[in-house]
Amino acid sequence: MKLLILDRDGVINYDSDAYIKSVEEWIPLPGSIEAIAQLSKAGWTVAVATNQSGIARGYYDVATLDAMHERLRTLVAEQGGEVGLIVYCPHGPDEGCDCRKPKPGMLKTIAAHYDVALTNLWFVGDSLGDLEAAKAVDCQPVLVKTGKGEKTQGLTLPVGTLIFDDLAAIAAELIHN
Ligand SMILES: O=P(O)(O)OC[C@@H](O)[C@H]1O[C@@H](OP(=O)(O)O)[C@@H](O)[C@@H](O)[C@@H]1O
Ligand SMILES: [Mg+2]
Ligand SMILES: [Zn+2]
Repeated sequence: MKLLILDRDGVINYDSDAYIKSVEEWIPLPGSIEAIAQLSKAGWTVAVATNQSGIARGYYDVATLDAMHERLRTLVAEQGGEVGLIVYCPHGPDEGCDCRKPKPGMLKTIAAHYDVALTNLWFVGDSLGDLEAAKAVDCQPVLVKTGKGEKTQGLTLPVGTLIFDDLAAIAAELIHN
């Protein structure tokens, strides 16, 4: 199956150093909803793996996070597509969980859910931790320049990292090649 895994903040929607704390603050990046819908209509399953330490920090609750994801699903459905499994890590950086990126726990969860191998599966992110999580399980790390991506590009990236301007460019690449 054609499975693509996306980071959320900075890839699908605008990110903020103050966290995305409400549905009102959750604003899609230009072309991201259309890109997910086009991929979905082209036979791709689009899943999401997102760190949400704002839960552990008390900035917002699970109901609010679910409302953001319902918004994402609604917007993509309005374009004729659908969003697959959304997995999030609600933990803080000091809790030692297995799911917080750069650990690959969420990627493993998604691959197991769809019963597909992780090897060379594209994982698209804007932060170094996203790329490291991908590399840890032999996924293909893909950096977008949206969100924190421009800054991340200046760091030492995992060998073989692919770089695209945004999610729309990734959709064009995957659909037309
Ligand atoms: O990019 P994804 O994984 O979808 O989500 C990132 C968010 O959970 C937040 O992650 C935080 O990092 P810390 O969790 O505080 O280290 C900060 O980078 C925030 O700016 C950001 O909004
Ligand atoms: Mg991100
Ligand atoms: Zn976690």
